[in-house]
Amino acid sequence: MVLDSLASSLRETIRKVTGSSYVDSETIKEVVRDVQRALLKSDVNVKLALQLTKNLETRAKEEKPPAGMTSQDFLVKIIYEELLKIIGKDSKLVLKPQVIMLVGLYGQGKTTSAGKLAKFFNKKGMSCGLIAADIHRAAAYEQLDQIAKQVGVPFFGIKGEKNPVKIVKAGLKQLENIQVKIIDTSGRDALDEDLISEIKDLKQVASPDEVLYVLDATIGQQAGPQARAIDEAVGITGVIITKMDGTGKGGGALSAVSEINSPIYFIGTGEHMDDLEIFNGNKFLSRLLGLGDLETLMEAFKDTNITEEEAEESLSKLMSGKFNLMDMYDVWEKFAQPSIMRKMIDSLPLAKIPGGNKINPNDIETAQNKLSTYRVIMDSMSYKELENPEIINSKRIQRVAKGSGTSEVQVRQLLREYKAMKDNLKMMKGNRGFKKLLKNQIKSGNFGLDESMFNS
Ligand SMILES: Nc1nc2c(ncn2[C@@H]2O[C@H](COP(=O)(O)OP(=O)(O)OP(=O)(O)O)[C@@H](O)[C@H]2O)c(=O)[nH]1
Repeated sequence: MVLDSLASSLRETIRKVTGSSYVDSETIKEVVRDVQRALLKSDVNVKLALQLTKNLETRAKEEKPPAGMTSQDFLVKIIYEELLKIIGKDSKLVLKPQVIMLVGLYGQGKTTSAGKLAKFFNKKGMSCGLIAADIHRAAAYEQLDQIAKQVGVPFFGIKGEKNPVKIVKAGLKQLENIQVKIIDTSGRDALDEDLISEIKDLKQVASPDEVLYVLDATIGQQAGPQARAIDEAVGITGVIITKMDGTGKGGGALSAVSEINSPIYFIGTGEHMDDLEIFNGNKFLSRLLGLGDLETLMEAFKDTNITEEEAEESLSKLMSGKFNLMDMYDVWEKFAQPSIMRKMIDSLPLAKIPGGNKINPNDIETAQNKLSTYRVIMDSMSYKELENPEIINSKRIQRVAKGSGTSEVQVRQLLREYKAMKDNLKMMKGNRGFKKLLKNQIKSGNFGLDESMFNS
């Protein structure tokens, strides 16, 4: 996937920080150097990389961790927050009748993304139509017509017409009863004045609600100035980063997005019409840093006005069994404090507590001890093992037990409980009642524990 090299370098840095016994100026210097190297290696532009690491260094030196947070975790939090700034703020396309104009360089994926967007709106129950205003590339008309048929939406174009303004004017008229009209414009090299003036004219005639810049994730450094040129010409309101399933470094695309300071609405993850994902910066970055989706889930669900849809989307991800030991670690981390545990047990109909509904203090004590042992064990596991527990064989169990000063029995017990939790969630997938219950708990910021937590 794109940004893989950035991900692995940053995970290594985070691992170093969480594994260090204290944070001093040396640690900070090393982290800043690591992050800077990782960003530059993945093609993030120098100015942006230096700005980010300067902020990181200043904050790490001047800010104090909040009560209850270790300096290591606080440093990871600062790294996360500074990276989130270049990933960009979250924003969503509003589901309302609108005109969307797609702009971007040659071959970035505009036409394909036009089809993906049409399918996205269709799935939301909105009528959508495509207008072929790309008069430069041979067969662009046929390609968009083909895509419109594939997605099942109306298409408008004028074969052989060389004036895109005429096409757009007629197209908007023809599709006036369609809620969402998407205009696919010609690919362009931003520094080409004629083409810039063409999209200015198109914007004039279409007065689009959204001008989306379509950008190939594998594009290099030249992306920044070109994105800026288009933004200055027509004002970009959002970005679609395509080909995130590719193998490029990805830093050039991130630099371009940061340069025009526009939100990323979607990412393209393949050539098919379904390969379009709503972009969520927190989730994207958490996954990139291997902090697990669950971490994002908990962050996101603290905000109670999470829509049904988002809860549903995250829930099915969770119940598809795609969460790993890291996610489980996050859950346990989050709920390890007795106060939170007490609150959750009192409010959670889900946890079948041994001995009926009441819970006595030493049960919490037991759970507490178990969690701290598990934390120690997991801290001795490699990222790869946390991410794919399935690779943990007896040799690794031996090493982890030894490294964590625990026994192989305890390591095996942890792996058994992880598997049970994963199977439970997967097994309950079809159970609507459980799903509804869990979704409500997630939305209210609680997350179901199972009884194994409370067995000694
Ligand atoms: N792997 C992958 N391929 C993509 C994605 N989006 C688009 N493509 C492919 O990229 C190529 C170019 O896509 P187009 O949609 O034709 O690009 P365009 O921006 O319309 O090109 P111009 O009209 O020349 O400006 C096609 O082969 C697409 O299938 C994506 O998210 N992932």
